[in-house]
Parts: sequence; structure tokens; C-alpha cells
Amino acid sequence: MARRLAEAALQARENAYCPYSGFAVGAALLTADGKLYTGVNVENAAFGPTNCAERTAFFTAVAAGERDFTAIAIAGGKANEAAKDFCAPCGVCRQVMREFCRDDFQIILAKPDAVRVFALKELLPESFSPDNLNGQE
Ligand SMILES: O=c1ccn([C@H]2C[C@H](O)[C@@H](CO)O2)c(=O)[nH]1
Ligand SMILES: [Zn+2]
Repeated sequence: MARRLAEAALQARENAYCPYSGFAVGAALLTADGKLYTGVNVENAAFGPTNCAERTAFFTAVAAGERDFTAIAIAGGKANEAAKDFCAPCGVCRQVMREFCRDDFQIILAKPDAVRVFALKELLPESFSPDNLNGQE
């Protein structure tokens, strides 16, 4: 499972729109019923509107009606080169994951030759979540 998702993230990365940073990121998000949604970072001349690959994948899936997710793979690095280092999700994307995912959601960091797998609770401990607003925490 990790390897299949990693390959999808590496492939998606080729469509990253990153003329300003030159840092291309791809993500592949797996739903509980086995569907795959990909995303890339989409930059903007005004910088602030830039969307990360992870959030692009989440927002595309949510817009298609998905709400139940199992794992996401992420691959990032200098554009037009193979990803050399693992690329961990930024804090904003971790919080977006927490909106839709339980704390055992898997985050797979991908390179062509290796993966590292974390649970969301490891990358976003003591998180603020919808449970706080629902009075369940
Ligand atoms: O996990 C990450 C980290 C960075 N970026 C994007 C944002 C920006 O376009 C570029 C450099 O930060 O990489 C992502 O898409 N995901
Ligand atoms: Zn991000």
C-alpha cells in the first residue's frame, strides 16, 4: 500500500506548478474505499495564494464528496530532479488532515527508493480538532 501510494505521489509531482520556489511537490490521498486523489503545489505570483500539494489533494477529494481517508503519500524536492530528501507536510496541511482524519491516519513520506511512514498523531500531537468544538474532548 505505501509503495503504490508513493509511486502515485512521485508521478503527480511532475505536474507541480512551482515557477517561484522551484520546489515541486506531489501528493496521493487514499480513501477508505480505495479511491485515489492526487494533488500538486500550485503557486501564485502573489505568493500568498499558493496551495500545497497535500491540501490540493484533500480539497479535490472533499469536493468530490469524499470524507473518509486512510493515508496520504507526499513527495517533494527540486523541480525537474528526482526527490532526494523526504518532504514532511507543513503545519497548515497537518491541521487540514486533522479536520477529516483520525489520529491513526498514515502519512507516507516518499522518495524514489524509500518511504517513511508516520501516524498523524505523531506529526500533530495534542491537536485541536472538530472534537473540541463538538464537546467531545
Ligand atoms: O509539504 C509541503 C511543503 C511545501 N509545499 C510547497 C509550497 C510551495 O509551493 C513550495 C515551497 O514551499 O512547496 C508543499 O506543497 N507541501
Ligand atoms: Zn502544506
